[in-house]
Amino acid sequence: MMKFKSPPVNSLSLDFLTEFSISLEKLENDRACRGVIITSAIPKIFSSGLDITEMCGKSVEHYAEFWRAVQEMWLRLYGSNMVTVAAVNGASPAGGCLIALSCDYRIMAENPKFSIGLNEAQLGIVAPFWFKDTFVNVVGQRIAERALQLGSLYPAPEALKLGLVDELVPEEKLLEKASAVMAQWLALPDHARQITKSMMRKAVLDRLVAHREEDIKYFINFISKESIQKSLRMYMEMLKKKKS
Ligand SMILES: CCCCC/C=C\C/C=C\C/C=C/C(=O)SCCNC(=O)CCNC(=O)[C@H](O)C(C)(C)COP(=O)(O)OP(=O)(O)OC[C@H]1O[C@@H](n2cnc3c(N)ncnc32)[C@H](O)[C@@H]1OP(=O)(O)O
Repeated sequence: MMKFKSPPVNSLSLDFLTEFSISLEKLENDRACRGVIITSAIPKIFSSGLDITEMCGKSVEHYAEFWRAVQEMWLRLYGSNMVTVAAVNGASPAGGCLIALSCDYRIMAENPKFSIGLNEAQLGIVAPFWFKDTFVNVVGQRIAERALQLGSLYPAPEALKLGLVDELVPEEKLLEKASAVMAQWLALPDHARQITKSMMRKAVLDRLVAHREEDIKYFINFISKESIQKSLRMYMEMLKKKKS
């Protein structure tokens, strides 16, 4: 089990992403480890998504390093040979949602206050093509088109209806259920499951691998625009004001 613990809200900073990728690599190379449950140690928060401060007012070199780390994390998780189960025990916007979507199975706590989705459009930014591809592979084109254009965050019951998560359980039963699902998936021979998983995900993974440098350039160009920087600053101010 991997438990995110980066207070206050498990934002995906460069350090967090690097550590996450290294942990995934270690587990992947450990022949005794056939599956991983991903959850959070922070109450009410699975992950608040990419750390916005990493995308504000930094150098081009920093943006490149950060984006490479985001790509690396996704390539490792989406392309993992292990069985991956997300036990979503709190809010899961944007990059948090991407992590859940990249797993093989998603179980969410049945709390309508917890929401999940790719809300980038609400921040004035655009979900990259591989976030979009991952989303489409889970919910299909029509639901993805609407959800991404509106930047919708769905409360747990709605997320279940759309197929964004596979099931809801009472929060106290989340890890028990995740373990049961893991046992069910691990009961199959690894090689058949792994080849099937790879077949289903290969095209989407290959697309990023083939365009990785181009994608970094797009990101830098996009995020460096003054209009985008302004949107992100306003969004951060809004988050801070919400408290007072
Ligand atoms: C065409 C070419 C396209 C190329 C691609 C280009 C660009 C795309 C780039 C990126 C894609 C982006 C992906 C993302 O993941 S962006 C992040 C989106 N995340 C969010 O919108 C979530 C924002 N946060 C919240 O909604 C809430 O914080 C919460 C998670 C619901 C928790 O609420 P709670 O009330 O419990 O906490 P606070 O809101 O008080 O937050 C505490 C503290 O944390 C700070 N914070 C929250 N989220 C983030 C974040 N994502 N990054 C950095 N910091 C965050 C918040 O400001 C508070 O700080 P404070 O100092 O006030 O304590």
